[in-house]
Amino acid sequence: MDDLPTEDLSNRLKTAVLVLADGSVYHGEGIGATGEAVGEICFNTAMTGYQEILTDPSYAGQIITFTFPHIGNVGTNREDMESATPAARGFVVREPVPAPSNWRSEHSLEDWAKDQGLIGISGVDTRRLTRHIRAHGAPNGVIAHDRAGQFDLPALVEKARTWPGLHGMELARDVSTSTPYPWQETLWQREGGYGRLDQARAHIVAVDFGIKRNILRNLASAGARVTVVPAETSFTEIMALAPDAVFLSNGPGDPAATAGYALPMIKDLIASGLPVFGICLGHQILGLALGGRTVKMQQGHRGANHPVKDIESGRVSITAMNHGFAVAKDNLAEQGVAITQLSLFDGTICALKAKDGRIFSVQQHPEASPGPQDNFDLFSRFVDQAASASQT
Ligand SMILES: NC(=O)CC[C@H](N)C(=O)O
Repeated sequence: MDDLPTEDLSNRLKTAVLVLADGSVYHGEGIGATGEAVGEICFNTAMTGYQEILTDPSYAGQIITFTFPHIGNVGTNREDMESATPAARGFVVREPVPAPSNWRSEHSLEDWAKDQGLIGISGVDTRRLTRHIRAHGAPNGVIAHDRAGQFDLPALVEKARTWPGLHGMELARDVSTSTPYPWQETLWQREGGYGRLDQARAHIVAVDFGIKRNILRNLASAGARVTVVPAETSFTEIMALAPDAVFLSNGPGDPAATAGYALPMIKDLIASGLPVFGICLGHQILGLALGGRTVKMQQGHRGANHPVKDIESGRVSITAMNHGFAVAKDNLAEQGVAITQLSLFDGTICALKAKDGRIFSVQQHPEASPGPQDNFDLFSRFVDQAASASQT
């Protein structure tokens, strides 16, 4: 482990452990459901929006370490769910969960997590854990929560060691919808909450690899009627719905694994002449379909303040991110694909464009939830394209 001083947390209850595959053990206090959860330990630096993060389906297979210490302070509610159930396998926090204080709160994080079958651990030196991830990459690990504090540590280490890891793992099918459904809910507003689209100017088919609801709300607020379809929908089935444009969603796992079945559909879409927009996993699979390659990152990008530079305009926007894979730079130019945005943190690819902008994608999450709304305009740009495609 890193050579850092650790705080004495021994006065806390020891009802949970976080065990990493390298054998290191963090003791703490259990939150929510009891039992064991195995996954990749990543970290997210956002200071708000823990409920949206925990319910973002892209986190399937992962245990989230929150670097912000006060997690649970605004409670939870029914409105801030990004999917029907949390996809993350568990979460790690520094401070004990406090009593919620917010006018929108309905349940404490503790009660909500119990209800959702989600396991958490508090009292962990999250700064130390984060530095470990930064230095050595995201490890596999197990959280165990037992009210009697009985843990078989060697068995937990073994469980972490034998978990295959996210590299090569297909998870989109697990979190995707099983049947198509329509979406018309628009963005939340202080007065009136969520709204409803009444006059659509385009029809978009959204392929659900683990879609966040705020993406759908942004599309609806920009004037699109949306039909959400399962991850394994074929090109022919999509075309039977007569879309004006097709959206490829965010989602969990290794994009190369999901590309295993989604590539033929996306290649046909590219050839079809329809506008196509991809976010995060959708961006990565689009990159693969355009002839690129994806790689696993050392620590990934997860937070709400990631600066991204648009190469053409020079404009810098602050973005929400959540990804552990990225499109590699090597061979895109030969395929006629332009890199349009770069991360100002590490220079990785943040956006792609092909076919004169008819096909475009971003690595960040322009829908925020949580995070800055600097890139909300991407949704109206896409719906504009869809609307003009529908008139021709
Ligand atoms: N948010 C996402 O769509 C994540 C994409 C992919 N699973 C990654 O970790 O890079």
